[in-house]
Amino acid sequence: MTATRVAVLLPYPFDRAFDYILPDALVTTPGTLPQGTIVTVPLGKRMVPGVVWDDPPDAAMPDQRLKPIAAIIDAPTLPATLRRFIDWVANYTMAPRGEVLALALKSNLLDRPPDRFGWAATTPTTATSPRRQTVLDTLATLDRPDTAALAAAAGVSPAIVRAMADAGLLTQIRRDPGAPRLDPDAAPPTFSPEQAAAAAAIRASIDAQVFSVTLLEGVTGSGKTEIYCEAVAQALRQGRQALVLLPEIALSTQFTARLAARFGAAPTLWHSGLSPATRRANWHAIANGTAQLVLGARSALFLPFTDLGAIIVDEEHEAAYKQEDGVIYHARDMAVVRARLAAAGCILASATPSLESAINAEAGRYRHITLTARHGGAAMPSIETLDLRLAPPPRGKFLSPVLIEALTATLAAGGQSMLFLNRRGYAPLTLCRACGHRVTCPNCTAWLVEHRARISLLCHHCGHTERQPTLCPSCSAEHSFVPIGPGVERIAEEVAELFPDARRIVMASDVITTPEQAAAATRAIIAHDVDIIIGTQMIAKAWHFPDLTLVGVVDADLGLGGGDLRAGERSAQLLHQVAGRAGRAALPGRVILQSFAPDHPVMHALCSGDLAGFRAAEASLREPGHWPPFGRLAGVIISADQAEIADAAANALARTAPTDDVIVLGPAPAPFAMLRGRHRRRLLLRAPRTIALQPIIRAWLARATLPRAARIDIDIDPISFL
Ligand SMILES: Nc1ncnc2c1ncn2[C@@H]1O[C@H](COP(=O)(O)OP(=O)(O)OP(=O)(O)O)[C@@H](O)[C@H]1O
Ligand SMILES: [Zn+2]
Repeated sequence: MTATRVAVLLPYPFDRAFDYILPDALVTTPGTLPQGTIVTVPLGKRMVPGVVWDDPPDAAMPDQRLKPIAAIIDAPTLPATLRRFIDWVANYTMAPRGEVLALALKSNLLDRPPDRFGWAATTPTTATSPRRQTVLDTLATLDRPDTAALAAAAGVSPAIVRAMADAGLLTQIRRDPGAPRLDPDAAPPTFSPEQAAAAAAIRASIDAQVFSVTLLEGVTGSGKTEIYCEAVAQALRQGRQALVLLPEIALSTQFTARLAARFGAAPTLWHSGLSPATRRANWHAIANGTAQLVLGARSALFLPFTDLGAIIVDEEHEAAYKQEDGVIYHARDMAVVRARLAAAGCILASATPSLESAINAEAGRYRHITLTARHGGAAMPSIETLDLRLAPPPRGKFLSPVLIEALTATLAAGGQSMLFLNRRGYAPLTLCRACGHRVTCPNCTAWLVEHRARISLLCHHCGHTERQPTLCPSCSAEHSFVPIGPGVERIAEEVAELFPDARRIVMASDVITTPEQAAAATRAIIAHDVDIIIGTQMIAKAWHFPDLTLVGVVDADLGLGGGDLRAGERSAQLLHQVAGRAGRAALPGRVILQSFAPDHPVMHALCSGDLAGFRAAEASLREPGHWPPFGRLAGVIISADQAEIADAAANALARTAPTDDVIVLGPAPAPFAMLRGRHRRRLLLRAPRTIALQPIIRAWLARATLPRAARIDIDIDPISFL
């Protein structure tokens, strides 16, 4: 008799699944183990987790060379839709499949959450074998035991318990009372006619139970959240699960509260800030289908949903959806793929859709729903540029007299104001007054940023920190360093000098680091315990602060520099979102953009509100040269500890670069020529939309001989060019 082989994919950077022998003793029916089963297998001298995969076994490998599976882990199987998704993401991003599996399977998830789930008998309870009858009799004397406890008490192997569950004799129930079920009709809002039409269209897209993508485009404050909740409700009515993705976990507390109010119970959370025990419990609840609605960050795409009916990507234009380390993927694009594989509806929501999604909607590939009015008759804010050349701030200050006057008036009227500057810390650059020496990071191509609160200089890329030098290392002048330019801390200082009695809060990712801190800040703002909010992009999106009427953008030109293909688009999106925080309730909003370039097309688009026109202009710039979204782009990043090795490898690759159908740019120093101590070079490949770059890159890299010390990272659809 031949041994049964199973292919097992391991959560490590291997692309292929390895074959193992399935010992008969592990299973009730010899020779069968369902795909998706999580197992423990030997790898070298270690025992590691793995997942039974769908690959055919490797016929060339003799049985004697294979090792046996060590154990079957008592955990849910990974569903086929998730396995296909992992294969797809790996193939598209060119990451090894095991590395993608690692996003779905962290080993600390695999212990069963203690005390939360246990077995109960189903009715009628008729067993088909004496052993099974023993299990049922034993179960009658126990209170919802877990698998190990039940098997031990009945004197059978855990496999029997699992087989009985497969046969429908046992069912898993919560040991604690558990979260209440969500009610799709707990508290539906009363819709305006425009909203009602959008809601009906959204419900229909989910009701069909087939794959579709809908772009939900609505002005800020138009009720997009309320509308996409209808998609969630429809999935719940069908007994399917729903996933809402947010670009930033700081928002999760506010959205948890909103979703809980709408559905009568809180959603299940998924983000990096959860405790290991909560993560484990939530993962199991998602895998066994008791979690109906998940609110999460991009990694939630890799959860083992049993039946996903709706995926919502809120603020779909956000660059934060791009994962830039490890497996490099764009969560918005992968959400569409996940929905296709699950036959689910995908909703992309934004007030400022990405050019990618807008073009897809225009071409009819996506459905398009628009909301043109703010809820409750609130007017759109008035937006004006303030020409800093005509009304400059005092020397060494950053708020112009016009903005100061507006702040004074808002304070006097009892209103709330927000000052936006997309820069953390006190000053972005520290310079020696005597010789002009700049303090740079030893590991990165970057200036150190002064953080006055921490009395230190900090690298925003690698975290390197050092004290401000008292002697200039270049000219030895004493106490000669001066801060150049503002960060939010410096603006907060200026506000404190101007308005000593105003209550201030600074919101930036290094000050507000947890969802709880964000929630506390939000509560204080909504309770109007704060007069002036000073913040980075953290305050730009999705917040709903009813009393906020004035928004001042300290440096509207900040995002326009640099060679980034999407600099204009992104700047317009960000500033429009910031502006959208103003005047969302009864009182009208006013937005002031401080700029040295008030004639720039981005400023015109913002002031006129004609974002569609701006998008059309962007599209006409990108289309002729096949730039995204009209063509495909991939970055090949070569890095090494030594600059010479990085250069040699980059030049060697460039010499053998593909030519047909593809334009290769570079090698050039990568966005950060040196990052965390590694020297980086980049080649950029561009091709028309009809050409897939992955096979071309695969063949090219297979041909190349590169120094061992060089490392290659591939970034398909790169979005970071700075
Ligand atoms: N039909 C409605 N009935 C009651 N309240 C509503 C309704 N529609 C919207 N709202 C409320 O109006 C406010 C703005 O709505 P919401 O936050 O959904 O807008 P949005 O389009 O997502 O905004 P943004 O793009 O700025 O994040 C919220 O407080 C929301 O609860
Ligand atoms: Zn650094």
